[in-house]
Amino acid sequence: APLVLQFLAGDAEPAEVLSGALDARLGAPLQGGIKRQEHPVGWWRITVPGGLAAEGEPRLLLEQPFLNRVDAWVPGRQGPTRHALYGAHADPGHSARALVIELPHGIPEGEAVWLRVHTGSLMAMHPTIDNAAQVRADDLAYVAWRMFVLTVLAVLSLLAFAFCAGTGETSFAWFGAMLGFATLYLVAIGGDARLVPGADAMFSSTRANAIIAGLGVLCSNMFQRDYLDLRRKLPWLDRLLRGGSALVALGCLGCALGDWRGFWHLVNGGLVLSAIFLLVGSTVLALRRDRAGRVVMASWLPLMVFISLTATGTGMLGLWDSPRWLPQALAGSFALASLLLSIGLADKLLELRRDRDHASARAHADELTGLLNRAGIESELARVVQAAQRGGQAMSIAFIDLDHFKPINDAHGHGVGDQCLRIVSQRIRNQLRGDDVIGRYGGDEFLVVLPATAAGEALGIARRMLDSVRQRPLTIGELRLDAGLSIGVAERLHGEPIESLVERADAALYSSKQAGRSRVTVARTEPAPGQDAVPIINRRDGGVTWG
Ligand SMILES: Nc1nc2c(ncn2[C@@H]2O[C@H](COP(=O)(O)OP(=O)(O)OP(=O)(O)O)[C@@H](O)[C@H]2O)c(=O)[nH]1
Repeated sequence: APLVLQFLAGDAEPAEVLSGALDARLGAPLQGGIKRQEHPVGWWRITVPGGLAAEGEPRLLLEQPFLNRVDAWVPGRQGPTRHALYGAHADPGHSARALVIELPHGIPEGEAVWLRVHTGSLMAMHPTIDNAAQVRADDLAYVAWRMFVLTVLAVLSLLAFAFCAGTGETSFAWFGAMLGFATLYLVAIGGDARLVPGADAMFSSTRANAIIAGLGVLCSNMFQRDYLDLRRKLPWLDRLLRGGSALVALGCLGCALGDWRGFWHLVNGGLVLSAIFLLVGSTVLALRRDRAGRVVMASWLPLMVFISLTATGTGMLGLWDSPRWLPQALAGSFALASLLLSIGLADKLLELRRDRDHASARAHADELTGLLNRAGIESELARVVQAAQRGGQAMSIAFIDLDHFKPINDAHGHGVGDQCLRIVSQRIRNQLRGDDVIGRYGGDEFLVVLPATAAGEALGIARRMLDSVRQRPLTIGELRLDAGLSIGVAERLHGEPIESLVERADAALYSSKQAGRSRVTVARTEPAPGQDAVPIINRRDGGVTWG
C-alpha cells in the first residue's frame, strides 16, 4: 500500500495531536522515512489513500529502528503501544530488522496511524505495510542471513587469533580484533543480541557503540599498516593514517569519559579519514602491482561502495531511493571483505614462508657443488640424530676426503680442482639412497648422513662411493685424472652425542689416510674386550680397514 508520511512540527500532548487539532501544522508528504528532525522527539502521521483493509492481518513495519523508540496509536485501539529494539519494549516475537506494529482494523480511509518517535539514531526508519505471513517469512530469511554473516565474521575472527597464536604474526591479532569489533558493531546496530541479558545496557548506548566502532577502526588501521607494510612502502600515508588513528583514539577516550557529542563526531571523522587514506594507499600500491595492495583494494572497494550507497540513500541522507535490502548487502560486504582479507593474509603468510625457505636454502647451499654446505649438513645431522634417538634406530655417518687433491690444484689450477670437486660430489651422491644426505664439510671433505643404517650397511655404501670415484678417471677436457677417497664410517652408539660421533668418524678417516688412502675405515661400535670405551683400532680386512 502506498503510505503517506507527514511530520508534525514540534512536540505536543497526545490528546491534542490525536484530536486532529494540530493537523494544520502537518508538513507535506515526505519520502525519506522517519528520521531525526530538529528535536529528538517528533510526531508522524501515516495514512493510506483509499484506506487499508484489515484482511491478512496487516502490520506496519519500521525498518532499521536501532535506538529509536516509538509510541504508536493505531485505528481501533485505545491508547498507544510501545515499540523499541532494546529495553523493556523489545519484541521477542519478531526479528530485529523492524519494529512491527499490528493494525487489527487496518487503516480505514480518513483515519491515521500516529507515531510519537523518540529518535536515538541517525538512520531513517522506513514505514512499510506487509501482511502477517509475509512478515514471518521475511523475518526468517533475515535471521538466516544475519546468522550467516555474523558467523562468518566471528569464525574468521577466531581463526585470525588462532593463526596469531600459531605463527606469532601480530597482524593476525589486529585483524582478529578488527573483525571482533566489526561483528560487535553490526550486532549493536542490528539488534541481533537484544534479548541477551546485559546486551541492552551495552548496545543501547550511543557512547558504547561509538567506542566499539572506534576500537574497530584503530585495530583495522594497525592491521593495514602491518599488512600493507606502509611504514616502508608509503611512509607519507602511514603518517596520515596515524593522524586518523589519533583522532579516533581521542574520540574513543572522550566517549569513555563524557557525553559530549563532539567526541562521537571525532570517532566518525577519524573513521571516514582512515577509510579514505586506506583506499588511496591500497590503490597506489595496487597500481604498483603490489599484491597486498590489490587484496586490500578488492576487499575495501565493495565495502566503501555499499557504505557510500547507504550513507547517501534513503536510509541516511535521503539523496536517492535506495532499495530495502541495502543494509543487509552492507553487512554481507563486511563478511566478503573479511573473507578476502583472510585469504590475503594466508597468502602473505605463504609468501613469507616461501621467502624464508628460499633464504634458508641459499644459506645452506654449497655454491660449487650444489650440495648442502657445512651449516646445512650439520643441521641435517642434528635432525637425523634426534629422529634416531626418538625412534631408537641405528644411524651412521661417513666422512670422506679426496686423496691427493692439493697436487691436482697445484698442477692444473684451481679451475680444474673445482671441476674435480663437482664430478666427485656428483659420483658420491649417485650412490646414496632417498633419505641419505650429503654435504660439503669444507675444502675437499664431505660428510654423508645415513639414517636407519647400521655400520655394516654403511660400509657397503661407503665402498660403493669409493669405487665410483676410483674405478673411472675424472675427465676434465683433455685431462684424465685418477682419484681416490679416504672414508671414515661410524655408527652412532646408544645415547652418543653428535660431537663424539663426528670425532669417531673423523678418527676413522684419519686411520684410512694413515693406512695408505683410497679405503674405508669403520669405527668400532663396541668396546674391545677389556676396554670400557670404543677406541679406534686398525684391522686389515681385504682392502677395508676396520677400526
Ligand atoms: N679447487 C679448489 N680447491 C680447494 C677448494 N677448497 C679447498 N681447496 C684445496 O684443497 C686442498 C686440500 O688439501 P688437503 O686435503 O689438505 O691435502 P690433499 O692434497 O688432499 O692430501 P690428503 O687429503 O692428505 O690426501 C688445498 O690445496 C686447498 O687449497 C675449492 O673450493 N676449490
